Amino acid sequence: MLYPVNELFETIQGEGLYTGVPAIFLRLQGCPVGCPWCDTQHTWSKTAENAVDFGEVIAKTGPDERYGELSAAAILEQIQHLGFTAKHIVITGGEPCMYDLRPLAEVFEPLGYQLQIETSGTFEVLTSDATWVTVSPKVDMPGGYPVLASAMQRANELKYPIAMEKHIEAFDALLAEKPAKANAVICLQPISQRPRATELAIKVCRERNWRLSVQLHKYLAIE
Ligand SMILES: C[S@@+](CC[C@H](N)C(=O)[O-])C[C@H]1O[C@@H](n2cnc3c(N)ncnc32)[C@H](O)[C@@H]1O
Ligand SMILES: Nc1nc2[nH]cc(C(=O)O)c2c(=O)[nH]1
Ligand code: SF4
Ligand SMILES: [Mg+2]
Repeated sequence: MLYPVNELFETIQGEGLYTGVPAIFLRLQGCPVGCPWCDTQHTWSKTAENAVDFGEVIAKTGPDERYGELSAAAILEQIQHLGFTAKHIVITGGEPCMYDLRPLAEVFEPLGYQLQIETSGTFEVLTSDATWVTVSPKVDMPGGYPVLASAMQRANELKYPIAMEKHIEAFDALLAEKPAKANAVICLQPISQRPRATELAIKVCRERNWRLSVQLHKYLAIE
């Protein structure tokens, strides 16, 4: 299994329950979902022309569509070669669940790494039981969501992006129709640091005892 790696870097997790935790980010290329406010649009298109040597991926100075194809073992080698010391690995994208992530868990978990997946819940989640799965549900996208119900059940954490009151209503409707696990952590994430979105998220989190996820890395201007 080869994974299309758009980025591999070490930083601080800026979102969700694990905010503040040093983490290695593995960003996979490809996403068909098309959220209009997506902050990683350079990961959407996966074309053969953009497949490059991994050296080019590591030398990137800004976001672009190039990716290198690496096996789980080769990703481990790169992480060791780069000298990353974090033991938490966030697999994101793009949409990482377009790919079978179990070979990554097989390589990394025996070495003591905690895996976390950031997914939209639009593809079946194929990973180990020990993986922390963060589902950021996408409900307004065309095409239906045949696997969203099972993703909601698998989610250790739900992280819902919001900007307006109608998004809270949509999230309530989703939770009623496709329930989450009883102990799932629920976070609201303001879209693009918009002040009104942040104000609304703070208000609703206080009312509901949900967590606020502000994309700390954007305030800190780090990766
Ligand atoms: C870029 S996505 C990649 C993983 C996966 N495709 C997903 O949507 O969960 C990572 C996280 O960023 C969130 N996100 C993307 N663009 C955002 C924005 N402009 N403001 C707030 N959150 C955003 C997504 O909802 C998701 O929780
Ligand atoms: N620091 C940092 N934290 C993040 N948490 C989720 C991210 C993502 O793009 O999925 C992300 C990211 O891009 N950077
Ligand atoms: S599902 Fe994730 S990567 Fe895909 S467009 Fe939406 S936010 Fe971006
Ligand atoms: Mg990001």
